Amino acid sequence: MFKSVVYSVLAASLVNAGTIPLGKMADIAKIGTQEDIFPFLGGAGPYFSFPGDYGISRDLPEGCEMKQLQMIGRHGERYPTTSKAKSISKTWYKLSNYTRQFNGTLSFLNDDYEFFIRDANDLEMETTLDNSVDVLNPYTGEMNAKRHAREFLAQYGYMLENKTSFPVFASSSERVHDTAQYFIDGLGDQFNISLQTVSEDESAGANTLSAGYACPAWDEDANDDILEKYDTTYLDDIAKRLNKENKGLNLTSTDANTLFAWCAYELNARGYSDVCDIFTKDELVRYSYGQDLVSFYQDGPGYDMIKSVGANLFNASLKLMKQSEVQDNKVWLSFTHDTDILNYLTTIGIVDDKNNLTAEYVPFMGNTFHKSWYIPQGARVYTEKFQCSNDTYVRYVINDAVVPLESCSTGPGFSCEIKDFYDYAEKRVAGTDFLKVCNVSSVSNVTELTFYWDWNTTHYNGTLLKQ
Ligand SMILES: Cc1ncc(C[n+]2csc(CCOP(=O)(O)OP(=O)(O)O)c2C)c(N)n1
Repeated sequence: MFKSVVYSVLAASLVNAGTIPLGKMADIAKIGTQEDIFPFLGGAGPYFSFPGDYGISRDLPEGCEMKQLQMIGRHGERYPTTSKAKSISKTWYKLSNYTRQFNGTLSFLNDDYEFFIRDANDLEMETTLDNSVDVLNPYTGEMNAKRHAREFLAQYGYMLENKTSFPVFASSSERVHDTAQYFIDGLGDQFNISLQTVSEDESAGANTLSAGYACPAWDEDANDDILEKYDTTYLDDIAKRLNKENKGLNLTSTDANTLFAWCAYELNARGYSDVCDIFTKDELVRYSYGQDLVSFYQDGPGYDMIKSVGANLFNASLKLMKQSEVQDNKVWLSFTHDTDILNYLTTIGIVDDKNNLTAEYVPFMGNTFHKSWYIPQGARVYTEKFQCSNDTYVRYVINDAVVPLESCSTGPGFSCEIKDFYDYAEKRVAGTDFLKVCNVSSVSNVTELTFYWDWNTTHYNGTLLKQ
């Protein structure tokens, strides 16, 4: 199985590059051996299916008919952002200027290590077969989106049988747009798809897939008093260990923190990373929980304004759902950023908002919020609306797993009966006010999300941004 993946990646890159790519044999042995750590990288590393799968079948329950399908996806595996690349390069600069032999887990640097960021033009962008450091990289954003498209066809292809022309929506970040295009390419040329690029500039206001960018009132530091309580001595320990093994090396705890991001993005770009082997399993758990905390208190249930931010998209989702009988289009596919998806899941209430995460220690009992489980690279959240006899139901599928709503799951396949769902949803959005809470009017006078309804006449063609 693994060999065939490797060979098909190799064959494809031969076709694309037009030259014979040269890989080292050692790479074949390393690729595929680090998948256990993907869940500990805060969603920066390659895609993996939701580990909290309850075992509920993804199949449409017996005797039911799918009425509408919505999908909100994150772009796929990518290179670091410009700002993250700056910190990684700083740490690389220290390591590359070290003149002695490396010892311990840094020994791999003695063997002609090639830094994984080779071209500044790759920053912020998807990893692809062409721009991968190793020709055998199985974790490119490009292939992830294409594979997702094939899986989508296998699971829901019947929804498109009589409807080969439809729109796909992407926010105007270049990596998001590129992911949508790879997904479209993966569907194959029997479809006539119109890619709608919806501006994520703040001036788009409410008419956006990325409400976060139209939310000037959002404050990254709002919950810093909680976040700074998290014990980060594990980072000092990593730096001390590496400095002790390598006399004269002056890595700091900031470098140690950066190495986790290095590990994640190198996996996306190369297919494996020797940097990932620097950490003990306990350190990975501590880092991972640190990422969960930041995410929970900046873009999840721990920040009271987030329910309002996510309501912009959730209200649109509800409106589409209520129109399923009259809408010609039955499948709504959209791509955006991780934070936007988490905002949306927070409003839905499918991530736990009863237990605020503690920064005092790493909790285990009852802790279900793991950032990487919800929003890894290539994350995908499906909303299924289906009818069984005379009743209609809704359920969510997150990263390949059916995830029931805690208080509404008595329908077939642990779905929520539609009237109960609408009551539930009404309570979730009660009191939310995206425009007011975010102070949208200070950056835009657009007060409504309309692209799902006016795409055919407006044709969205937002300028692509590297953000
Ligand atoms: C509610 C909210 N408003 C504004 C921001 C600011 N902000 C930081 S990153 C980002 C977009 C996502 O970027 P990135 O973390 O690079 O995610 P990716 O593209 O990898 O999914 C936004 C809108 C935010 N995180 N949350």
